[in-house]
Amino acid sequence: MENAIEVRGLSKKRDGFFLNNVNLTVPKGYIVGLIGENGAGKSTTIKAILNLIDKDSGTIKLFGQDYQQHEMSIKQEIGIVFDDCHFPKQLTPKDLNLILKNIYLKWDTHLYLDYLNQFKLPLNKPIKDFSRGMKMKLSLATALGHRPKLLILDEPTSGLDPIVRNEILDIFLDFIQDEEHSILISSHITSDLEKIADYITFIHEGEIVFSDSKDHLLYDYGLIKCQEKDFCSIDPEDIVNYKKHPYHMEVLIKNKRKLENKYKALTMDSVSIEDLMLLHIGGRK
Ligand SMILES: Nc1ncnc2c1ncn2[C@@H]1O[C@H](COP(=O)(O)OP(=O)(O)OP(=O)(O)O)[C@@H](O)[C@H]1O
Repeated sequence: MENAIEVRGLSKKRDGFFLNNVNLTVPKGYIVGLIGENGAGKSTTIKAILNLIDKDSGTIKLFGQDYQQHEMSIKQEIGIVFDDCHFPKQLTPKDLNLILKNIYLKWDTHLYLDYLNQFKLPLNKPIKDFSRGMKMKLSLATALGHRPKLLILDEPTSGLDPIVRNEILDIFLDFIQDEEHSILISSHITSDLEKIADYITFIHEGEIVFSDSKDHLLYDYGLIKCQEKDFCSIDPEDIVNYKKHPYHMEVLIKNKRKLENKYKALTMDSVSIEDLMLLHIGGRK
């Protein structure tokens, strides 16, 4: 399988923070969700991939090529959205069209105007008068206007209401219909990623905790809610992590199908990506 992004052994030291030996793969044709709490290293990873900050070590390949060596040509193939609109605020969407068509070889004014129309964005209004949702949609229209093969999105739906978020998620799903297209998206909103991502990579304190297909994660992990006396009957080897609540225990386990037979007296629930994240980092094991 060809990879749109391949990060190997990426490390970067910042003040009091260490991004440690991060491996991350975005296979062509798929959406990879990067999750993690505040300060986990999601933006640092994305910025290092885009060569916006220097890395200490590691290799970064986009479409099989070393990014640093082929930055100019690879940039033509990627659309980038950060959690804020970084264009000068006095510019209008119309001004951006004039600027971006001189930057991107494949810039498609018709396509860009179609997106503006689809997103109901005014052509002649300065960005400073846009709401947060409008700015995010404008960033997306500019990211898509040059027909990229890869979208790299850092918190693109943060601060947006559920209706706008859903509209934007639909655009991502639409984009990925072309099997040549891929998306790397970081988000705190695990439910968004649960809707659209094929793979989930979870980063915590600068290290990857797990990276797997979403369906496999949701199928393989399970959650046992039980009393303390039942908790004692679970083999510690079978426990990934657990949390103690005032009146019950929450126990995260792996190999759910196998353990369902082993612990027939206990009820095993399915997990959400949020459960996985909270129990991996907030548990007591
Ligand atoms: N310019 C910088 N200089 C020094 N340290 C930085 C800089 N930017 C970020 N950091 C540190 O790097 C660490 C990781 O931050 P990063 O922005 O990658 O996290 P994140 O997972 O994207 O968090 P969030 O979800 O809050 O955006 C944090 O400890 C942060 O303080």
